[in-house]
Amino acid sequence: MSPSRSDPSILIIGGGTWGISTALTLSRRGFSRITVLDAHPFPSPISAGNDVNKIMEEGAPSPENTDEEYVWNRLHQIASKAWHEDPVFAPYYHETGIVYAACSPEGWEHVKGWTVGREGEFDLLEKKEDFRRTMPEGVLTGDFPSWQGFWKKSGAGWLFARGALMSAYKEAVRLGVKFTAGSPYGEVEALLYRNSTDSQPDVTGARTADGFEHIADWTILSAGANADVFFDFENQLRPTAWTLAHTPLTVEEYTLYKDLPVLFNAERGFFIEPDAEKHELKLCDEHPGYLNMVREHEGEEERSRPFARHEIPEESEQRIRALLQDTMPHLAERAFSFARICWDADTVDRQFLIDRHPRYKSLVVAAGGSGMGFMMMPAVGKVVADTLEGVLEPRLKEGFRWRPEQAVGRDWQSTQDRYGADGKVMDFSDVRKWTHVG
Ligand SMILES: Cc1cc2nc3c(=O)[nH]c(=O)nc-3n(C[C@H](O)[C@H](O)[C@H](O)COP(=O)(O)OP(=O)(O)OC[C@H]3O[C@@H](n4cnc5c(N)ncnc54)[C@H](O)[C@@H]3O)c2cc1C
Repeated sequence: MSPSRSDPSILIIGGGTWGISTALTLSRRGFSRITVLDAHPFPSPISAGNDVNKIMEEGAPSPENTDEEYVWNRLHQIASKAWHEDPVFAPYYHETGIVYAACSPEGWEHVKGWTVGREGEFDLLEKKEDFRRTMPEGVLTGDFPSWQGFWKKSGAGWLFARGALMSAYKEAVRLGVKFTAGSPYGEVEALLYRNSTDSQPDVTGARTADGFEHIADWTILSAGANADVFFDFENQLRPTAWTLAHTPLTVEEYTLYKDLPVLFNAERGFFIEPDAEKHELKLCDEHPGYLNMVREHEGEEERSRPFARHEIPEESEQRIRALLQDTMPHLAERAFSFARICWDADTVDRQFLIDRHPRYKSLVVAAGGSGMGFMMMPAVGKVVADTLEGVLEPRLKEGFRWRPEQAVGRDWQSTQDRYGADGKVMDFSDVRKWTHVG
């Protein structure tokens, strides 16, 4: 924080997973002039974190870690502590364990890589009986054709995502954070710049769709996959969508399905136990993602642009049903009660992008969840607050730095170490049929 300003005004653009955690952390540190703008009422229907559940994996750095491993493991360590101990977050972590799996030799090599150096934490699963034993009898009735896997019984599980968002929101409001949510008052259309010749260019706030100019000492841009829409990230972000659907369970099924480990196949998809409110089982097919490449202005390069839709491509529905056929064929034909596409932003190295902008000194960017940003929610709040205060530990600062050099000539079609579907990044413009849900 600038020494002359003990309590600067802070504008947070996007009150989703990272924005809300940042608001909470800063308010806990005593900052009292925080405003969050969001285009939608809380919790935003387009927030990637507004979901029944998300996978959680614990971790901690070790002395042998490379810098890259250190950054990731240190983040895990900070987040794990919060999910266990912080009263705002702890009630939402269910440490039920996780089953990792793959079907092809290539996929299996990939999954085995996750166990290197900590083989003792995993039980090998080779036959369908091994997989079936990971859950109560009657849940996994499938044949698991060509599946191989590992079962990690502790230090992983799932998070009640929407519950954690609401909890952080309520605490932030209690501590005095102001929210302006919904269009037009909370919907940011543009950042505001100071460009006079006698001073350094800088960001001074944001303009919302009602024309209001929100001026602040600091601006934090945490608008998820949409951050790239109104600020030039120099190709560091690729808005990418994944797909999810819910299938309803009976009360008896719900009782049987309680406290299940997460089942994640890196090529087929995953599911987590049903949610307590609606008794629905969330299902995701695994794939390198969908883009929506559009050319917004003549002569410009095409960019992927997020849009909202409460349906999924029919091909995605088929993949989800194939996952069910392998694992729980008794559910494979059941109609879905909900479906949506869900956007996140991929960086080139899939490491988060959290830094003060090199040119606009009052702008902090916090984006690039890269499909793994929910479990790190409490840690990201701390990292963003440390970045704003200029006290972030050096190895994390280096890992999360503004790094456009990585994105020069970026291959938008890169799978970025993801498997599933046909092993290719897909585009919504090629989708001919969408599911009809409900
Ligand atoms: C299908 C799917 C499954 C996932 N599973 C997992 C998982 O199991 N575990 C895990 O750790 N991570 C998972 N992730 C990743 C995780 O959800 C994201 O990395 C994380 O939620 C990103 O947080 P965010 O704050 O950057 O974005 P968001 O949570 O999307 O927040 C962005 C916010 O910006 C707001 N906004 C957008 N435009 C504007 C505007 N113009 N003005 C004002 N506000 C605006 C939105 O309304 C939203 O509230 C998954 C992601 C997807 C898509």
